[in-house]
Amino acid sequence: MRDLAHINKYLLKYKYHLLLGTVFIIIANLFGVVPAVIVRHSFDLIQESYQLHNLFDGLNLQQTTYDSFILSIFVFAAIIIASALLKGVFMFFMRQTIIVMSRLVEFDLKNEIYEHYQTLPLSFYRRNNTGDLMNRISEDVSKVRMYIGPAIMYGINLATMFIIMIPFMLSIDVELTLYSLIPLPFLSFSIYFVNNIINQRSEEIQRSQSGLSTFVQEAFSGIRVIKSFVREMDYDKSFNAASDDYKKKSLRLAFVQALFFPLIMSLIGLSVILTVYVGSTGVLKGELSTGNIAEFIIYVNMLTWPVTSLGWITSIIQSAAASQKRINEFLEVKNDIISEKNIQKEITGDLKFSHVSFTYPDSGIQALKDISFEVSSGQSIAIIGTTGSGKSTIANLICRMYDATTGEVRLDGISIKDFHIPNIRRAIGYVPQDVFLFSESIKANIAFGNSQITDEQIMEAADHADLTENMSRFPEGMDTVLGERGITLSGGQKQRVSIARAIARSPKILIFDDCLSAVDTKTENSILNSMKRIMVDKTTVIISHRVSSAQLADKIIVLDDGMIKEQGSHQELISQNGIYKSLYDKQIQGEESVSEF
Ligand SMILES: Nc1ncnc2c1ncn2[C@@H]1O[C@H](COP(=O)(O)OP(=O)(O)OP(=O)(O)O)[C@@H](O)[C@H]1O
Repeated sequence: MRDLAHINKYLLKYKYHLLLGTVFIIIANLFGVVPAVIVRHSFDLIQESYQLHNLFDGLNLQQTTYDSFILSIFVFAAIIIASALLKGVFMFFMRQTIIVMSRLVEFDLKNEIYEHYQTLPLSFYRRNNTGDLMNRISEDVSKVRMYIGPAIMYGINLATMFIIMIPFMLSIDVELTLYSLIPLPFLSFSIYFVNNIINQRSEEIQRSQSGLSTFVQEAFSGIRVIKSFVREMDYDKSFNAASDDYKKKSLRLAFVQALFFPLIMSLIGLSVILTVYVGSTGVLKGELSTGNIAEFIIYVNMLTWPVTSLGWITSIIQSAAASQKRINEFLEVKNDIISEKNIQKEITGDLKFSHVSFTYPDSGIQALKDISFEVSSGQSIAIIGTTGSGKSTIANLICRMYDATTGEVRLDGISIKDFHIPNIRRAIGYVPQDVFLFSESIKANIAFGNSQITDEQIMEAADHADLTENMSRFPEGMDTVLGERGITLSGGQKQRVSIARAIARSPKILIFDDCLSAVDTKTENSILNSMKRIMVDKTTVIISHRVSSAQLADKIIVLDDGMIKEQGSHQELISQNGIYKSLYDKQIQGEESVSEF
């Protein structure tokens, strides 16, 4: 329950919805009591009129009593219909205030979680899987909404109904009230018990369902691998097994759900029998009228749903509290990548690493060891090295996705930690190693980082990324939609769209993280050469495995196991006759032998 305190601020925000809703519930319940009283009067009237009718047998008065009886019955019927209609109207208002409030809170809570997710550092996303992030913002928020909406609504309904009806019933007959209410606590407890089983089984089904979805999603994403390794039949069997598990769990749930209504009906039936039995003894003793029995049966029926809902409300609150606990766990995660000074200024692009070491917090892997280098604005630097040598980690530190464990990264002579973070990231055009494009048009993808961009600038960026010729072959040119809803680009084409996207925002620092690996050396050189013009006043960091990319840079760093092994210009490194030189010999010779084919 303590976890649900987080929601109180929203209840306060929508206090008028809550207050109005409560008023509507009270009014609706008052209109609910009226028909019961009228039914009692009708029953009593029938009995009295019957006696009078017999008494005035053969007299003119008999017709007069009959007429006034018919008139009264009409009036009673009209009152019952009017009360039912008014009750319905106020119940509509009740749902329009409280259920609407729950939807508004759901909207706010989802936004709060999403905004918080956006502030969290990359390390958070490494630690938690996407399914978990999605579940907390969808499933868990829905469960919390059930608490704000139905649980609060039926809770208030239950309380007002008891406050209105019990004194009313007690004023008529204490004994009859007690007997007719005896089965209700059992009803409430049984519902709570059955509902808990239903919840447990529903959760099992949900788990099974999400396992099934993950399986299917992976099977479709990896369909090329599955088909080429002829594993369709094995996947078929695994799907069958997962699907069978889902079916069995659903049947187990259906069994308990089938018990739900018979259980409610039998306990209501018991209440009615007790009311009729105790009521009739009262009638025989002359303490009660038959109208009272009819009235009490209506009260018992009216109380049944709220009492039933008590069990339901309890289990809704329990699962909402568990969901809110999970949501709070994420909301309490603080972003440790923050800036205290929040300096905002135009960045020119002088970049300096001073004795930077970095260990990934989640894996404990030391990716960088005592890295120092410097690049001035307008210069380019290439970082070359073996797999896992720490190249992308350098890019991560420049974008301030992580902070250096020791040492310092400086931009324009100021510690990167002192800059307003969006200020740094807006100055960077980052082309990541794993290309990610949105399922939108090529144009929208290129314009992604620059909302002010013109069509000419988009075309220019596409041109620099050597994409124009390819694009003219796409069905709708720049407006061709990519991804699931559109065409699939080749690896090299994707990389070039990603490059165009980075260039299009006219950044001060360009980072190419191994982003030309899927294009041939000729296209790679043509892209790098055509970009020389735009690289003039920018700092460019080229991360690559290939000497062919690195040799174009003003400075080259050779990384191995997180350490700088060699540093200098292409010519200097060639003359050093070290790792770079041997890499150069191997790769250039390799290319020559390939070009002979
Ligand atoms: N997010 C992460 N969490 C934990 N460890 C990581 C993470 N990213 C990289 N590492 C580890 O840090 C080391 C350096 O990785 P990095 O990605 O910087 O290498 P790289 O030189 O870019 O490699 P490649 O050329 O294969 O892309 C590797 O040992 C890797 O396993």
